[in-house]
Amino acid sequence: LLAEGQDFHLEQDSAWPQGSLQLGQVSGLALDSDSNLVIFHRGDHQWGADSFNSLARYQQRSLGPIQQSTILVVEPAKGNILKASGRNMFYLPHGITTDKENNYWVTDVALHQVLKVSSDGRDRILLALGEAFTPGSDSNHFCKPTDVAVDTETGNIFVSDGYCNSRILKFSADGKYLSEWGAGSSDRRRRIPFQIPHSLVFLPDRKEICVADRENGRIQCFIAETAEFVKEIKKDEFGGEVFAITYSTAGGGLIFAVNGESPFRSAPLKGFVINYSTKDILDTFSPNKKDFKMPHDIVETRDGSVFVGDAGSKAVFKFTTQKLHRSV
Ligand SMILES: O=C(N[C@@H](O)C(=O)O)c1ccccc1
Repeated sequence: LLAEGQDFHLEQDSAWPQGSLQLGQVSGLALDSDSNLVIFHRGDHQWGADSFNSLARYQQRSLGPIQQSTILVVEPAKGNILKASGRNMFYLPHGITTDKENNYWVTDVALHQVLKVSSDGRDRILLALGEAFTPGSDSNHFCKPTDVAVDTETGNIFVSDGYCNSRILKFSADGKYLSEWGAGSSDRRRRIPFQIPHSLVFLPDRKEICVADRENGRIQCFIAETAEFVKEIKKDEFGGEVFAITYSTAGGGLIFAVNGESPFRSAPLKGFVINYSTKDILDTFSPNKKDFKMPHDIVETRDGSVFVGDAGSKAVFKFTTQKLHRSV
C-alpha cells in the first residue's frame, strides 16, 4: 500500500546473504565503526516458556554458555562473515550496540547483565553491570535487561530494563550509576508505566533517547540529559506491540520500527519508516516470499539499507530503497 506521492519503497534484497550465516535466534543487530553489520544471536540456545522460573531466574545454567560464535561481523553488501567472536560467554543474548571505540555493549537476559566487550576478537570483558544470574531492581541489578544505547556526545550509556522491570537507567561511560526513570507523561493525568522497554536508540542530532515500549505498542522519546518527556508515537498499524526501533538523521529524522504479535489484536508483522517530526508512516515493508516470524531488532546502514534480525526465523533480512517511477 503506497501513500499518495510516495516515491521510495524498501524492498527485500532476497539474494542477501550470499552464504549461510548459521544463525540461531537473532536477538540484536548493530553497526560497527566501519559500518559493517554486527549480528548478536543465540546459537543453539533458545528462549522458551521454561527458560525462567517465576522469580525470573534462568533455569538452564547446566547447558553452559553458548559455544558458537554469538557475535558475527558481516559485510553489508554480500553478507560474508568478516569476524566471529563471543564464544563461551553468553546464555541468552538480547541487545547489542557499539560505542565510538568500537566496543560491543551487550545485554544477556539469562545473566541479567550488561557487558562491555572488546571487538578485537579477544572478547575481553571491559565492564560488567549487574550480578551474573541474579535478577533485581536496584542500581546494581537488572531483570532481563533488553538493550543499550550510547550517547555519542557524553559517552553515557542507557539501559532498557527490561522484561521484569519498567525503567531506563543511565550510567557514565565507566559504569557509574547516574539516574533512572519510568514512562513519560504522555497522559497528563497518569504516568502509564513502561511494559517491556525492549529497544533503545540515541538520536545524535536531537540528543534524545527513544524507547520501543513493547507491550504498550508505542515509541517514547526523552531528552537524554534530563529524561524530560518529548513525544510519543503510537499507531494502530503497530497492532499493539513495537519490538525494535532505530533512527536515521536522513530526511529530517526518520524512525524505523518493527512490530510484533499481540495476543489481543492481529496486525501483519512489518517494518515501518516514520517521519520523526510529523509521526507520519512514510513506508512499510516485509520480506517478499515469507513473513516475518519475530522481527526483533533493526538497523540502517550509511547507504540506506535496512537490516531486520528475526528471532523466530533465525535469519537476518536486508531491505534496500527502490525509487518508484510514478506512471503519469
Ligand atoms: O518475549 C519473549 N522472547 C523474545 O522477546 C526474545 O526471544 O527475546 C518470550 C517471552 C516469554 C517466553 C518466551 C519468550
